[in-house]
Amino acid sequence: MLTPPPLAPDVAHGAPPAIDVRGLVKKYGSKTALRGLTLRIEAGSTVALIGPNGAGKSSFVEILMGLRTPDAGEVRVLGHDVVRDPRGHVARIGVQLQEANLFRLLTIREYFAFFAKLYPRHVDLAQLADEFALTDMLDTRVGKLSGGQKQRVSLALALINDPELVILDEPTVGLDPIVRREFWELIRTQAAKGRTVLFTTHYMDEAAALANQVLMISAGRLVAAGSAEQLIARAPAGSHSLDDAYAHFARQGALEAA
Ligand SMILES: Nc1ncnc2c1ncn2[C@@H]1O[C@H](COP(=O)(O)OP(=O)(O)OP(=O)(O)O)[C@@H](O)[C@H]1O
Repeated sequence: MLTPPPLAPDVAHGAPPAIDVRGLVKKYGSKTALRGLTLRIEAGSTVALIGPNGAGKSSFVEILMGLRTPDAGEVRVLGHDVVRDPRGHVARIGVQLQEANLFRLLTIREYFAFFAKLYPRHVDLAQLADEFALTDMLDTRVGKLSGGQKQRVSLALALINDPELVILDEPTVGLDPIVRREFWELIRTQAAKGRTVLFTTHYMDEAAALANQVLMISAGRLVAAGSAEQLIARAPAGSHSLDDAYAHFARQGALEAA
């Protein structure tokens, strides 16, 4: 198993949590997507949010982003009360939504300029292009890019405001194994800069390789939290991988919810 990076120094010094959620409930009509979710994410950590389809991961991250209103519970992101003021923290977070739904006709340069204007401050755009190996294609329309290049653009856009917290929703879906690993390096670089990174994934190798904390949600509840090694150790004997541990906790979560 690849070893994830150690926690950033801030964590060791007891900085306030990047995300603090208590008793979070989200309903869609008669369907309850989140059932009293309680969790805490330390500043400077890289966290994988895993769980079966329909577990509530997207509902949770959309509440963190201020895009959905919870029915009950407390949500603090970077110390900001998101329930009381859903948009007051957006200049401090970066978001990469699923499968980079970018408008095909804009060039990367136009995208950068557009996103930069949305924020009170932004990073140096030439440096950003350089960091993501996009300098040579700044005038290329996004519709002409490969899947991996599009994902690099969408991650770069998520970082344009120099965010303290980056939220990535299934960032490597559809990427080939080599491009996926290159993308992991870009994520690791962000973590090394001290940013808190929260990503959802269905790939257990990705969670194990990148995250120093893995949070597993099943049927709207937190069913497991810890490092990949801790989750594997907590699963029954014979579990040797995060895939095995995932299967165990998913079964347990489904039983508890029934
Ligand atoms: N807008 C909506 N209206 C009605 N039900 C919804 C809505 N959004 C989500 N749900 C339901 O809430 C539950 C949680 O969905 P959510 O998308 O948060 O799960 P998820 O863990 O992100 O799933 P996936 O891994 O498939 O993306 C599911 O049962 C889903 O059908």
